[in-house]
Amino acid sequence: MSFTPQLWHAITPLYHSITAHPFIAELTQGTLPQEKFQHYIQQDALYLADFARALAVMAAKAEPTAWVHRYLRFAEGAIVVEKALHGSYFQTFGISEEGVVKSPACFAYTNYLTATCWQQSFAVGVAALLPCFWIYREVGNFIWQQHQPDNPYQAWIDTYAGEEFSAIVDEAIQLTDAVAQVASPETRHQMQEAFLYSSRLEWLFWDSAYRLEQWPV
Ligand SMILES: Cc1ncc(C[n+]2csc(CCO)c2C)c(N)n1
Repeated sequence: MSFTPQLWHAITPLYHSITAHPFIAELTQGTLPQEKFQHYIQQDALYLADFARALAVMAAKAEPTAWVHRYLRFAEGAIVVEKALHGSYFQTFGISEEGVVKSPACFAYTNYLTATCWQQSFAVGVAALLPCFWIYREVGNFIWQQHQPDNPYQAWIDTYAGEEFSAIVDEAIQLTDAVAQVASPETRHQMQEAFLYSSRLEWLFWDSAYRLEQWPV
């Protein structure tokens, strides 16, 4: 069995916790309160800025050059595609970025990715970044299959359920398998750990938006 199916197998219960989460259930129905979606979008804008930088760090570390190009394209995709989506949502829902600081969950996730991509090996960074791609595709498809008419969040759903995004996710998965194939057992273990931590943080990110999470102190 190649490596990435094992990764997905390990997070299957966690993935089901995500699809069963009220944030995703209500997003699917189009009944998610606007303030919760606003919280999510504001935090995601902050997340994406750091995520793009983490991808750029990976581009700098990548070998061979073809992989430098891939990570640069991922980074560019994170900036261009996501900014466009956020741009439209910021307008549609009258959201402002002013005075917004990272929530505890966003802070934890962005710092985890930044530290991992800078400090750990390329292979471990690859695994830490993979849930951001893979979980979003699966969640996007999951929601899309239960299509509800007049969902105010349809543009968000379409972005992650589209074929274009799916092709990017396939690239990220294939690259992870290629890296794992030549990695030591110790590195593969670290990759599994990193994939699991990021997956937990994906759950936490949605949960924090649902709770309108703020710093308690
Ligand atoms: C918390 C959080 N995690 C993952 C994504 C998904 N995502 C963001 S950028 C990118 C790659 C290129 O578009 C992907 C898959 C998100 N938006 N927010």
